[in-house]
Amino acid sequence: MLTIAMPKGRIFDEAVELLRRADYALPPEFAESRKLVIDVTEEQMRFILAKPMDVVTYVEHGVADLGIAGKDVLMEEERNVYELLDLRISRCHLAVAGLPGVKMNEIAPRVATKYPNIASTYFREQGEQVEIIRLNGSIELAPLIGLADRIVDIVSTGRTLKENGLVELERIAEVTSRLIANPASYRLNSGEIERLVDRLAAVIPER
Ligand SMILES: Nc1ncnc2c1ncn2[C@@H]1O[C@H](COP(=O)(O)OP(=O)(O)OP(=O)(O)O)[C@@H](O)[C@H]1O
Ligand SMILES: O=P(O)(O)OC[C@H]1O[C@H](OP(=O)(O)OP(=O)(O)O)[C@H](O)[C@@H]1O
Repeated sequence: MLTIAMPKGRIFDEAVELLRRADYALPPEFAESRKLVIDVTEEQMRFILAKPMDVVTYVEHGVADLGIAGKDVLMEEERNVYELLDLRISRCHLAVAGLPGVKMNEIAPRVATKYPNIASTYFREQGEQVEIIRLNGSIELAPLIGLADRIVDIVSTGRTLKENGLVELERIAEVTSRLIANPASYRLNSGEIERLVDRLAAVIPER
């Protein structure tokens, strides 16, 4: 039996749809359930439902063989997991944004983000020394109330930036969800995992 860590929230529905397209018989109540461990015995699969940022932790520790995680999460924390497949779902990108026409403060430039490692690496590579302020959400608020000059955040439709009068300034990276594996589980269950990879690869959306 394979244990798969699924991210609750945005990615979940698209991931479930992909698994169903690959002909995995997930029960109809799968998406509505409040259960956090769901066994699908006919498919020899166990699903655990976790916060998107925690999926990698379950996989790294080997309590899940496989997981589905956004590339943003994988970029933010270097973890000992294999990235097996780009599922091409939950597409968005990471960007630097700010108020139009507002320059970075030259003496004390500040960047607010949920992704401190991605942001600090990015600005270091640009040769800019900035203070990173970590927030957990509503990142777009930071430039509006003077907490930071810039934000590093996910942009999907661009609606949140627009409605808050912010503009995208630089694009950092494209983001889609990936199938990840625990290295030891992969070696132990390579046949079973490769079969799942092949079935998913056959149904992932076109670029
Ligand atoms: N518009 C978007 N905003 C945020 N994440 C998105 C968006 N579109 C796709 N994603 C993907 O979905 C993942 C986040 O999912 P979701 O928004 O459900 O969780 P979250 O709210 O960020 O997590 P948490 O519950 O820990 O705060 C990201 O890691 C990213 O890969
Ligand atoms: O470009 P858009 O389609 O508007 O999507 C981007 C927004 O969605 C995410 O926030 P989320 O809704 O997860 O809320 P949060 O601020 O609590 O993280 C992200 O952090 C952006 O704020």
